[in-house]
Amino acid sequence: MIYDTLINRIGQLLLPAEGPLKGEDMKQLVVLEDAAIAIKDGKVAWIGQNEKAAQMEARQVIDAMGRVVSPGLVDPHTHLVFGGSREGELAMKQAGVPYLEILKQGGGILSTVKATRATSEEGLLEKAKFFLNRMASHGVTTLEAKSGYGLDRETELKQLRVVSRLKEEGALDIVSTFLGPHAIPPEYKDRPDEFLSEMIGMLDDVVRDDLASCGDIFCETGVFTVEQSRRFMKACLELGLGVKIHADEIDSLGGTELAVEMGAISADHLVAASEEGIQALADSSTIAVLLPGTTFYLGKDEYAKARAMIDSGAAVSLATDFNPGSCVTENLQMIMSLAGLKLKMTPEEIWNAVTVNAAWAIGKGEDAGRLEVGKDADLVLWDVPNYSYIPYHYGVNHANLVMKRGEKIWERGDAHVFSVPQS
Ligand SMILES: N=CN[C@@H](CCC(=O)O)C(=O)O
Ligand SMILES: [Zn+2]
Repeated sequence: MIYDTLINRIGQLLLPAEGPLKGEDMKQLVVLEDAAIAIKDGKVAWIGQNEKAAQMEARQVIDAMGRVVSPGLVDPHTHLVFGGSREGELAMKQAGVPYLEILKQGGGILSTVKATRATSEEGLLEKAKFFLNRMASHGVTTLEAKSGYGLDRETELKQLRVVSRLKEEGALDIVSTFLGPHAIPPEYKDRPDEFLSEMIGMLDDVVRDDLASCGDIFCETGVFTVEQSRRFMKACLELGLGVKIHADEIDSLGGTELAVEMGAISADHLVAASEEGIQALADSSTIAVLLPGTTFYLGKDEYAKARAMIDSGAAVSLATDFNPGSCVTENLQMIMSLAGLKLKMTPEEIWNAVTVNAAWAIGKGEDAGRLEVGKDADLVLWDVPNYSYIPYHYGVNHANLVMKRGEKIWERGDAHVFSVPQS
């Protein structure tokens, strides 16, 4: 057989196990040293020791020169599509005005809502493509994208259509989530239940036009209560949508417990999750999506209790939460560093959290986040000597080459100039 691509002389080939990986299992990361991988028709066709690859024929041979190869990263929580930006809020943040107070004053999410309503579908599409390209350049090959900056039928649908168009273009795999109940818009101030009814009323259209596979809600003080969140999630489930929830980000309201009760695919944020909530997660199939970049960016000292979650048996994943207000980065590698430093996760747990578990957190566990013969050849060649190096050396882009279904979608221009740092 003549392969399309052979990547040889791989120092470490990361092969996360079948997931979702819970608790102790998150510590296991299969690493094949001195490895090679062959690709045919966009799929992984062979994985093995480098010496066995010597006789193999391929149209293109990539010499990894001892570098690390991993599955393409999966970012399971992003707010990819939005208008405007919020750098103007920095002074308020510096003055210590809390996130929920900025929202209460009509800023924060609501300022992005204004900008998103005012931006055309084409404008949103172009902007999202720019961010998407930057995500890919940092090693992401699959992601989730939420709506939630429309808070009215027209703009929510506009956001969802943008995601559909990005999906059709097919550069990256995107899972679309409807986050209509992300905040209460000014026109429904003090009438959250009526607004929620309006968003629930949109679900038929979302499902009919296949615009999203999950529904999501921001369950938080001053936004939606646990009871309102339950009502929304039930409506989603009745129509066959999966459910996710922004839960216990700032106050411990019981959103984590609700996620488990509703069989949510993921519960996200969880900084203030209670002990009971953490135990419930551990006993469930709901994946915890932790967003340490948000805690960092909001200037908080208390991070989600990843150790308690993993040690009690939960499945944990990591995401950027890329959005214009509470975490403005497309760089999932930076989040891997924060997970090491602030969440006290081990390198093995971190890699499992941004690959196999992240894929399960968006319903893509069968397709993404792993390298296995027959699966899509979504992979990253990293300019690092070992896999622990990425969480360690923070704030830069370590990707050398990113492949989606066997095609190069991003390559570092100066790759030939520098040699790999040796540890
Ligand atoms: N917390 C709620 N929603 C987003 C932030 C959105 C924004 O501030 O624009 C989040 O997940 O962090
Ligand atoms: Zn979010």
